[in-house]
Amino acid sequence: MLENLKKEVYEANMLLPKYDLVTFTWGNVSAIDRDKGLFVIKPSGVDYETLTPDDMVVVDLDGNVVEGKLNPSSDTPTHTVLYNAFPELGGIVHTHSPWAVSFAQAGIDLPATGTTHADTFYGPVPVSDALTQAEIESDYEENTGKVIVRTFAERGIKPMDVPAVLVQDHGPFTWGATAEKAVYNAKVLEVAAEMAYHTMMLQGHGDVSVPQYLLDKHYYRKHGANAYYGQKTN
Ligand SMILES: O=C(CO)[C@@H](O)[C@@H](O)COP(=O)(O)O
Repeated sequence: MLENLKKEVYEANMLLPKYDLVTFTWGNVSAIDRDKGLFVIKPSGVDYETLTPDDMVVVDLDGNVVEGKLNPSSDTPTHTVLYNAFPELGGIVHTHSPWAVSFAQAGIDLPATGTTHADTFYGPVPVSDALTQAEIESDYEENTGKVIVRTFAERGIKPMDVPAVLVQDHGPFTWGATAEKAVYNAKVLEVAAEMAYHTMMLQGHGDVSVPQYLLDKHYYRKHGANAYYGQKTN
């Protein structure tokens, strides 16, 4: 079942070590077939060196395993909540990439410090609300998804304008139209977080965000009807 999607999800997972985004097994990628209402996700705790497309697990939008011989990622309930809440999502990534995690642990939104950030994220990447003790002690991974959705709703952020979040005290989730695009966004987030850290240290005071007109220019040269970056594909 969903053999092509399993291959796609396997290949996207293998991009995480390639792009230096994971330590040990601390990350996962999934992608969804919206027509079938099923998504494919990495199994939990399996070394990237031994992973195969056949190890991928198929899950429905209630979070039930439909096919697979291995346990799905421990973060499957978070992915399930995000796919249900944000219908535009085709793929989701979670990592513990250190620069993004540093902002999550500090509880500081990742500011749009320059065009590297603005090319991909239309504004700051938010830190989520912290999970309460009750949320952590009950359905933790499901509540992690809910707190992400709540944060975007409270702050009026559209998920495809800023396809990333920093879960307070935990780390980044990114997403996109496909699994590969979600991995791309995870790498941009990590690079932008490292640059932002150095920018903040060097500048040493006050706001390091670019002005709105530069954010607009760089985001919309790559997104929407008037985008002109790159090559025409047809
Ligand atoms: O957050 C964590 C661990 O703290 C997990 O996301 C990470 O280790 C990946 O787990 P899985 O191997 O996908 O179950």
